[in-house]
Amino acid sequence: MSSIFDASLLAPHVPQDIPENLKVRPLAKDDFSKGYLELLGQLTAVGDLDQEAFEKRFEAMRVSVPNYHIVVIEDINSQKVVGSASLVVEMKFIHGAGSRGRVEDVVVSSEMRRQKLGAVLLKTLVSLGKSLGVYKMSLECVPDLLPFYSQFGFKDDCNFMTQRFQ
Ligand SMILES: CC(=O)SCCNC(=O)CCNC(=O)[C@H](O)C(C)(C)COP(=O)(O)OP(=O)(O)OC[C@H]1O[C@@H](n2cnc3c(N)ncnc32)[C@H](O)[C@@H]1OP(=O)(O)O
Repeated sequence: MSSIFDASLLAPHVPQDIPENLKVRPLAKDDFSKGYLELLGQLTAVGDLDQEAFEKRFEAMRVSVPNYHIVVIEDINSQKVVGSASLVVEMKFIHGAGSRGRVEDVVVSSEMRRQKLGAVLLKTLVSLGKSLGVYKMSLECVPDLLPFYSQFGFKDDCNFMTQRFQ
């Protein structure tokens, strides 16, 4: 299968008012050749990942539970991935064996920013997360982005601690 998760699961959650040249869909295996890793490189260091390593990781994510709901926006004209965001669903014993949603790796290509593509990605993930029944969704971001995420229902309600090994 070439999609990281079932596209029919996504369809009802994608806003209708997006430009015709843009397609919102799950990450696909051939997005390696559509600039996906270069796009992620605008978010953080990606490292030296060749096509084989990309496809190996893609396959591991695709078959794993919880699922990696990686949503991308493709510009059909240029055949480039111009936006991406992930909803990772983490299973718990707490909350009645509930699941928590984590929003990760939100990025829009630099030349496409401030055109509401980030908003499309966040609206899609929040709607998808609700439909999957997560009891909460969370994300980590720099203070400058609090106004961006607050538009989609997120509230700044706790401290975030981290320890880096690489
Ligand atoms: C959980 C995480 O992944 S955190 C990491 C977030 N990603 C990054 O920092 C990577 C670099 N940045 C980006 O890729 C983009 O700037 C994003 C994803 C943060 C925003 O994407 P965009 O497509 O530009 O946002 P979009 O156009 O949908 O913005 C909608 C509104 O959000 C607000 N907004 C957007 N970006 C910002 C920002 N950087 N700071 C404050 N408010 C913002 C504005 O109100 C904007 O509306 P306006 O342009 O009419 O003022």
